[in-house]
Amino acid sequence: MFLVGLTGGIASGKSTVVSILRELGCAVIDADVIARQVVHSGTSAYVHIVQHFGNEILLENGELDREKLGAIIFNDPKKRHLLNSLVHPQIRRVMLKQTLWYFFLGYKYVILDIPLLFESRSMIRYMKSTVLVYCDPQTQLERLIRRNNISKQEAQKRIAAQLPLDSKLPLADYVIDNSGERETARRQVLQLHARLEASLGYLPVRVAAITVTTGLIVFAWTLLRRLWQ
Ligand SMILES: Nc1ncnc2c1ncn2[C@@H]1O[C@H](COP(=O)(O)OP(=O)(O)OP(=O)(O)O)[C@@H](O)[C@H]1O
Repeated sequence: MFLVGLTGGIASGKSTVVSILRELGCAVIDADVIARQVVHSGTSAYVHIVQHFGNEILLENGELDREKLGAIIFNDPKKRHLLNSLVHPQIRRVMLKQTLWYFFLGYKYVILDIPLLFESRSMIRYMKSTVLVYCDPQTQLERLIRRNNISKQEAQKRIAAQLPLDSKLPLADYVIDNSGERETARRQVLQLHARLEASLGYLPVRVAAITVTTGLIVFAWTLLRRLWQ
């Protein structure tokens, strides 16, 4: 098995690309979904966040007010670092569990959808390859305004909080240019899928797993025979 990191920018089209990859039968793990799950009320990350940030970051129903928390950490690097240190280990743990599950199901590769893969950098070393879902800055701005129904200024602020998509281009192994029609993006995804399917990158881990499993079975068998004799 090998890991493929899929990333992009806000409203660049990651979800659109992921839904095509899922249609094609790919295993995809969504870091954003996990990030929401691990801070549900009652989880250990939730308890620690409330301890550090206080009850004022809670909604009436007891869940975290993500907007409020986002606004707090946006201008305060120390608090952002603290929040990341509480949440990231939990996200990585769930991602590892899901990856192992797909491995046991026999998938050759798993796609990890990580919006800030190039910003946080901590996960890049685990990826065999990276995919950037790109779209040109003007299109990105227009799509964000339309999808979120926000002002141009607000959209520009949100885009500016991430690395510009152009600066991520040289960092990626594959680029899906989603600046045009959906159909054009779809064709590129089909090409990417064909290349991933043809890759033999999954073999080293699979051979290692088979070798270890065979070794354990032989060891257990030898041990049992000795005990019976
Ligand atoms: N090729 C396209 N043509 C027209 N609209 C598109 C295209 N691709 C995506 N969109 C639209 O642009 C918006 C952003 O796309 P999408 O939600 O896939 O981006 P994203 O990268 O997952 O965003 P985020 O990370 O902010 O959630 C959506 O409203 C989507 O329907």
